[in-house]
Amino acid sequence: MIELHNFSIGYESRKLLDNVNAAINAGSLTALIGRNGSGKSTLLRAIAGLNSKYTGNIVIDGLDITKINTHELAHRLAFVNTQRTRIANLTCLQLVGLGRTPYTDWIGRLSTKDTEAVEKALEAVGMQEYSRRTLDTMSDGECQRVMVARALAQDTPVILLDEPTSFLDLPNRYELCVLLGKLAHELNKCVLFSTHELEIAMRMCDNIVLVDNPHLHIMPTDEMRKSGLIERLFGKIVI
Ligand SMILES: Nc1ncnc2c1ncn2[C@@H]1O[C@H](COP(=O)(O)OP(=O)(O)OP(=O)(O)O)[C@@H](O)[C@H]1O
Repeated sequence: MIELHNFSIGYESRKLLDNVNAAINAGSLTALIGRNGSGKSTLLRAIAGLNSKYTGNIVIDGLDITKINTHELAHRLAFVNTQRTRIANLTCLQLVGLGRTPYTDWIGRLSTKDTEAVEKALEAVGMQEYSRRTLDTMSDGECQRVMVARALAQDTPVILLDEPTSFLDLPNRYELCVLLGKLAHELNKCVLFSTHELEIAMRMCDNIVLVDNPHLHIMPTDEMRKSGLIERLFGKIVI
């Protein structure tokens, strides 16, 4: 699980979150929502150990992330960001194989178990046919699914995803959320993803984390629906 203790973050000009205390549980699929520029990516990057300009504590599975090294963190947490990955000559198989880095020897040789994990991850996102394709020959949506496969191959108890559905068409968005839900419910993972798709968040997630600067509200989805907070931030919408 992810815990935030007395957590504050922002940039010189603006405090985004102030003195937040929150817990995001294992075994649940949680959507992170909020208006543009509210700080969703900033929060995810901090939890992933990529932005240390915060005060307070971030605790993953009982350990403060500042007390563990990047190798140990990579065993606990996988992060999928929205940046386009278009490395020429890198195949899907190689990219997803990078997810196994925390488990391989110093030259990154994949064992049979690693190769199986890579193949299983590609299959889970429906990209097994693309394993030999290079990323520069693929669409944004295809690349995004392969990036999710890399996180699956990493096989961590916590998975963070920054707008993982942004390049996907409607069926693929739902399919990805179903997959993330399965990972949370069947493998007891803590899955947190940011999204602007309120409908998907409200229909498919167990919990919602809402950035309401400088506060962070965390509630089961039903409770959030009834709270009136979403209407207050986003206006009257049907979800
Ligand atoms: N490196 C930075 N330096 C200064 N300000 C920044 C920096 N990165 C982001 N910001 C600002 O911090 C705020 C939060 O940005 P962030 O990208 O975390 O928001 P977000 O909720 O993910 O936005 P969106 O929904 O538009 O993707 C924004 O106002 C942004 O302009």
